[in-house]
Amino acid sequence: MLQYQALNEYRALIYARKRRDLFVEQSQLVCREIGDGNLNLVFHIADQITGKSIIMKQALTYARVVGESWPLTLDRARIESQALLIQHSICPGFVPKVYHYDPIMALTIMEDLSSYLVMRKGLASRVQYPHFSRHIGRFLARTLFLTSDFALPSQEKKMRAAQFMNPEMCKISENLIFTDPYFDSETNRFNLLITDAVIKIRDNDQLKLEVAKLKEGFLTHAQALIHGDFHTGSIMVTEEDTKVIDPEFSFYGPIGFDIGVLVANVLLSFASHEGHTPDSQERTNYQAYLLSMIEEIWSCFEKEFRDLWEKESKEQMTVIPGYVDDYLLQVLEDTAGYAGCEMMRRIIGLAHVPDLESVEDPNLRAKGEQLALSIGQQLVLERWQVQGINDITSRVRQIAGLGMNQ
Ligand SMILES: Nc1ncnc2c1ncn2[C@@H]1O[C@H](COP(=O)(O)OP(=O)(O)O)[C@@H](O)[C@H]1O
Ligand SMILES: CSC[C@H]1O[C@H](OP(=O)(O)O)[C@H](O)[C@@H]1O
Repeated sequence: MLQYQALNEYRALIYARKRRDLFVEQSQLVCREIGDGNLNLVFHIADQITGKSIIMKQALTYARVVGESWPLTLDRARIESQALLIQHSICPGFVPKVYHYDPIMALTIMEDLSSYLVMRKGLASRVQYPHFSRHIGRFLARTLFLTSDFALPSQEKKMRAAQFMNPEMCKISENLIFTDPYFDSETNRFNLLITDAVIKIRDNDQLKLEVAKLKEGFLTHAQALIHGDFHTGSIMVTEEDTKVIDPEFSFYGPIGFDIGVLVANVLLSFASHEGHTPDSQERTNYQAYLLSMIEEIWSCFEKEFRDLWEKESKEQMTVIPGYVDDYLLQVLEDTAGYAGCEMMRRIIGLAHVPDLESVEDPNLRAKGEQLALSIGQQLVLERWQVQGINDITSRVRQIAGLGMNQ
């Protein structure tokens, strides 16, 4: 193709058929559009004869969730395919393999993970994933440490930061996560039953001051190549395996943002079970599991990060006693703060999460949403007091009214 053209199922199939490296001439291809995200088209294409299948993801010139009135850069497809390649080289097996990237069509052809489940859905069905925390802690530590100034020569890191300047996508996060929810913005929407809580948040100058500081960190703190949208819809899982998808928001940003967004989305699932799981024993058991998952993600991340710091650092100053402890404490504070911001924006901003949206009874949904807002505010306001991950999970237990042994 010489010119960008948005695909439909038929055109995607024709495009795939021409790729002789993927399919032979006799292939009998079938194509389905399976995208469920806010931004892009995702086609599943399979050869009915061999069973071979691929995913073709194409960026639209606008945000799918809003329509053509919200134009959006096609460069996000480049960012996504290049980030996937880097993540694959640093942490092989944790992202789908990239088979082909077409800059004109803004599309990436990648490994089909249809045998995996989007993590968010698994958590909604109260599935437990025995290896998930270890996998994702490792992925976070490796992708974040090995793209940072600790592992790359400073000039190379700056070149990478330039390669991953992602101003339009960052602007979306700046607005949707750190700004709009705190004003009467027309992009906001929320359950009318929580209006009082939303007004209190908008009137809380102390909270908004802390959000403003976190926003500044997001704007300026180019610590590592972060995924940039690391929620449970960007992770696909089986009981045995874990894959990370959709890094189109990648840029050089604060490490705690990725960890915080993940923690927030696990906590949004936690809150959603107020509506989804009426049996209180079943609910508290699963909520306890989710909190232990957060603790394990952090401890696996921390262990791996310390290990890389000791063995892979190229920065002379990392030998200074106490530096790594100080650094990780600051990442943990950021994690708490960014988790809080992500939780609040998913309740009162533009982009909600299916975890809570699928609670049909608005009163029950409001219960989960109020809980998420309370946790979110406390995480932002109290992040300075956090010394270890257990300080976060015990605070959540307290807010949710769970006993310490739950
Ligand atoms: N490599 C893949 N294999 C299988 N399904 C995928 C793959 N990538 C995406 N999907 C499916 O498409 C959906 C949307 O993909 P995603 O990358 O999150 O799109 P968006 O950028 O629009 O959010 C995912 O929730 C998942 O169901
Ligand atoms: C108009 S973009 C809203 C929202 O969508 C993105 O998520 P995803 O691509 O996973 O659907 C991102 O979280 C943005 O903030």
